[in-house]
Amino acid sequence: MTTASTPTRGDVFRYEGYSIDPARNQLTCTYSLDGASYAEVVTFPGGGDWTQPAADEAARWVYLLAGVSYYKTAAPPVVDLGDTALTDAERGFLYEFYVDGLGEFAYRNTPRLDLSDLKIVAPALHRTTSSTYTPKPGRRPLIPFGGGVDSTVTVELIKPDTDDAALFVVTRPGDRFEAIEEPAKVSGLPVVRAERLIDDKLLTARPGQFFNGHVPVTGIISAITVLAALLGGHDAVVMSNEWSASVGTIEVDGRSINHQYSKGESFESGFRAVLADAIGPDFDYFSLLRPYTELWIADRFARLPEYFSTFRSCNRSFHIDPAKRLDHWCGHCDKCCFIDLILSPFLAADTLRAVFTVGPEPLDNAELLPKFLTLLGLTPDTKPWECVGDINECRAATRAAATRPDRADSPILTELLRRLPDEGPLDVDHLMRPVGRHHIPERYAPADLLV
Ligand SMILES: CC(=O)N[C@H]1[C@@H](OP(=O)(O)OP(=O)(O)OC[C@H]2O[C@@H](n3ccc(=O)[nH]c3=O)[C@H](O)[C@@H]2O)O[C@H](CO)[C@@H](O)[C@@H]1O[C@H](C)C(=O)N[C@@H](C)C(=O)N[C@@H](CCC(=O)O)C(=O)O
Ligand SMILES: Nc1ncnc2c1ncn2[C@@H]1O[C@H](COP(=O)(O)OP(=O)(O)OP(=O)(O)O)[C@@H](O)[C@H]1O
Repeated sequence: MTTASTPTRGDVFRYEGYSIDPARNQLTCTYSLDGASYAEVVTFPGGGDWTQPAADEAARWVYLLAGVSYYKTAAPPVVDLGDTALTDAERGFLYEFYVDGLGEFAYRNTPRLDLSDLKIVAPALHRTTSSTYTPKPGRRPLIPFGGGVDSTVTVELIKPDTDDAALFVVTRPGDRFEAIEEPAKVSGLPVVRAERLIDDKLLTARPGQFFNGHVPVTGIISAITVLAALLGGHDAVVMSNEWSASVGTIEVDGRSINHQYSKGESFESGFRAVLADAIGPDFDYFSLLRPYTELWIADRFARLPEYFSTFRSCNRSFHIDPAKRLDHWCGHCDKCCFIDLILSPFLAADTLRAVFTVGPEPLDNAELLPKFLTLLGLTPDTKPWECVGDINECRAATRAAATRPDRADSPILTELLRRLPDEGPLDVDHLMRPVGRHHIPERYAPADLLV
């Protein structure tokens, strides 16, 4: 039965338009859904050349991808782009962004939603030339920085081989995530910023007023970063999305549903293709960590002690509302458990314990055994809906950590080892080499990819 607090599906989500105000360095994107209107405003305080046609192309991609947040309020079967025309490839990419990017949202909604018959209505675009973008000379990457293990490793890997690298951080206007700012300072790199104002109607909705759920936020951040990069003359946006981000969370009716869809390879290659078509070949969007496992990344991170007291991967530090935000690792979510486990083969136990400043380290907290069992695929539960590695990575980390003398008396590791099947998971050595395909251009390739 439908009640006042149960949202229902709408009819049509409309892209109403986007406008650029160069004087304010501001992009405004407007949408509507069955009469309700929404606006998202993104400001680029660093400014740049808004007159170049490539900036307009990038703004168009922010407009196209940021729509998912508002679409999901009532998830109608039709997305109408008005007079915004799309090439066939762009239409295919946008469809995938909606259907796969909102896959978790649709699957976890009660009742479950099926978005697969989504219709994208838009005039056809037959592009004959791209708005060729020419970066300033040199290797000048813009690196989105989330303050966690992944982007820290990217920064330290790439820094020595660049001419003028910068971090990129998205926040609400005037706001700062302490969990990003502190490790950003340690990097010593300058920070380029964008201020993203999500429509307040989303953030102040009554419970049950809208559908709600996960959005492919990395895709939206990626598009915002590309626009900032073009404004600043950068030659590349370098993401920190690892190999296992492409591994789905659950398979339903032969379709993979991935919490990390827009951190995956499919999004990366699709976005690269539409960008190359729109702005030409002299700009790159790629993930430096794409061919690497979480173990490889953890091993690299363990060699960066200067970040140990400031890095933060726990997502409780990243709520938009500062009142909901934690100023420390929560110590009990799936992400805290995963990061603790994956670093445990490589960091001294006392060093890792010191990261969790409030409450015990997850591996010392017996109540968290069920979460570790799920990470290792030893319960019927699906992989958590979080940014965590795959089962083999977690099993290999467990085996490796358990051999450390300073973890010898860990009840959780002992119990995990006892329950692990004898055969099966790859050992650490196999996971310490590059695996899988990547799009890293030669000028940015780490040494082990060039041999
Ligand atoms: C911090 C967090 O985990 N947030 C998720 C949480 O939302 P909550 O209400 O607790 O906090 P807020 O993030 O402040 O969101 C407030 C509302 O705004 C909506 N919203 C936010 C950003 C956006 O771009 N569009 C939006 O519509 C949001 O839905 C809230 O209603 O639960 C929500 C519902 O499941 C999640 O949507 C929130 O996730 C954030 C978008 C977020 O930033 N999450 C990242 C930590 C995250 O999940 N990263 C993934 C990236 C995967 C990908 O494909 O991009 C990862 O690292 O694996
Ligand atoms: N507020 C933000 N501004 C800019 N980029 C961000 C922001 N939040 C996340 N990112 C980027 O999005 C991508 C995915 O984020 P993710 O949380 O996986 O990375 P991380 O914080 O580096 O590592 P960890 O997995 O340890 O949290 C990374 O490239 C990250 O740098």
